[in-house]
Amino acid sequence: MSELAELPPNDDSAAWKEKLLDYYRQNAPTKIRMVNDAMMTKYAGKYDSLYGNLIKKYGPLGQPTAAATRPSISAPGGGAKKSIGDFHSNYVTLVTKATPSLPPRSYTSVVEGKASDASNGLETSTFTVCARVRPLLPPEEGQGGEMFAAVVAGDRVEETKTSPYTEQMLLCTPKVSIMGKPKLEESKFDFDYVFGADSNNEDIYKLTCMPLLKRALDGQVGVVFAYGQTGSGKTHTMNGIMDELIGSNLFSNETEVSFSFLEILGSDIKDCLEPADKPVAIGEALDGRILTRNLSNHVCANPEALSVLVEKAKSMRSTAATSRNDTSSRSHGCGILTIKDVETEIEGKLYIIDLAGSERAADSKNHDKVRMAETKAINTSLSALKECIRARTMASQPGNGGIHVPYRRSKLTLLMKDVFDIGCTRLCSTVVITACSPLAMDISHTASTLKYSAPLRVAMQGLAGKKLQRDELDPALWSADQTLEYLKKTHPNLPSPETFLGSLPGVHLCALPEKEFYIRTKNCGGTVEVAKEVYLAIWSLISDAKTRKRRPDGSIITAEDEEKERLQLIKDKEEKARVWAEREKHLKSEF
Ligand SMILES: Nc1ncnc2c1ncn2[C@@H]1O[C@H](COP(=O)(O)OP(=O)(O)OP(=O)(O)O)[C@@H](O)[C@H]1O
Repeated sequence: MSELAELPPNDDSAAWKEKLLDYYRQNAPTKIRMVNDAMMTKYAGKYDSLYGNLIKKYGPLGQPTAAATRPSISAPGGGAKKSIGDFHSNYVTLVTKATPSLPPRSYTSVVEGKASDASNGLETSTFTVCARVRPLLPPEEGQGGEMFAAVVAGDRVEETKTSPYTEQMLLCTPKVSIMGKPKLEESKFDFDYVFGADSNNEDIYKLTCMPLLKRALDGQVGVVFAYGQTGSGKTHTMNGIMDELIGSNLFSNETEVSFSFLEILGSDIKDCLEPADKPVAIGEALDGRILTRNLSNHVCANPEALSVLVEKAKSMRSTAATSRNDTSSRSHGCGILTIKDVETEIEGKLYIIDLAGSERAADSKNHDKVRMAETKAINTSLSALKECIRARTMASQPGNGGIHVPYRRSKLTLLMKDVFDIGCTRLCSTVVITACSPLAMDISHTASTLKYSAPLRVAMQGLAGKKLQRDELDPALWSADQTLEYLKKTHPNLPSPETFLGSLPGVHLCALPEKEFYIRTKNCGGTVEVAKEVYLAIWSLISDAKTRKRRPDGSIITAEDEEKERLQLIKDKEEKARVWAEREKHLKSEF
């Protein structure tokens, strides 16, 4: 109690830095380099809560707990594993040799490329799956043992059979041969983009988030989220993306930009920009729209106003000390940037989601009851998210449109309904960034994180090589002439379909943002109502094409086929009933 009474005021960052340095010096000297500018910024205004977390983890000042005095590099398992630490410098050399030197990328637009590939119809919700490995941090450098980088950016493969580009994350698992020599066991995981330890937030923003922002500016939906082990760099990446976003070309006279930030802790949802007594509620309206209650939405007139909000959101995130990260985010943080077209009132959205870190059972074994329940809630919602991505990517494949995507299972996935709902009437692009620790001591956790996330990308390529019957009713597969014919026949209220369409083929028409339908309709003398009618009609055809039933061989089951099957079933049933009635008659006559 007396110790807490002596604490400096929360707004005195310099005094707090001294206090924290002194605390780490006495209680956790090997981690003293964690007291840096990033920590001071992250905890601005709430240093006392950080201090409380540290006391829980490392004990009162001057009385370090076992967790604090335990060497930071443990060699789990003992035996053979212990000897890995003995070969530290050999492994560093081996990993350096295994690391390819990579030229600058000759391609830039994987996110956009995925969204415009229509070989099997327009993909309305696309996933670009990336991985980023963080560098060794100052407290980890020079520590010896298993504290060396064993996860690096691997080769880049251009134009494989299933994808134009593939980048690999290379895991170099240290082993000791039976002769007692150090060796590496290499495993590779394929991604759309892999960002190595030397990558910076600006590059990541340009390749992954800028195309999503374009989507949001067009009235569509973009989502970027970071997933991975605690301490692997998710918050660093997502905060970096938000900082880059502030400096981007967001503001104009034609748009109104607003920002909200919420955090999800288990079933509790909190507004980080205007904390209130009432919790935030997320629900679904009767027409399927997602509604939030008690969530403040702040209109920002310029980058400075957005910057103030982003800084506030960062400092309001709930954090706690985990065994791997003294400033771990223990909630899913979700920034929602809404960009409204002032004229048409169409809103595009960009979600920036920093997921709470996953922890292995071994890492969470020292948690108290509350922290244990929190870890369980985090893992439950992360697995709901994984399941939704898996189901949605499978549902993308022709013939699988009926697959159930359980997005109502968690508040996080409900909030992201547009991404998962196959009936959503606008294009969505999602970028998953899998954050990895580079450390050899984390290699098994990193492997399981990558083992999960890498196949999310492969799932989308599952159609490669499979021959499908072409769906003539899918507007994304129509030529320009077919599209024009459809417009003339089905939308007589559209004054000049030729002017409206130009010479766009179906896929380009389907990919047009809603406001472009308004502009084109206006240009050919039509009304807003007609624009809306055409837009919804096209999206209803897209959605029908996505949910069209197919046989396992890829052929389409038409409505007539279904009717024929239904009549045949009725006939078979009647025939069975007749046979049974006859048998019964026969039996009765025998007894
Ligand atoms: N690419 C990077 N370059 C430099 N430092 C980094 C990088 N990535 C992460 N860090 C540093 O590593 C530490 C842990 O990162 P961060 O808090 O982002 O992890 P996290 O995955 O969000 O963890 P948690 O899930 O526990 O919140 C921080 O001190 C952060 O500044």
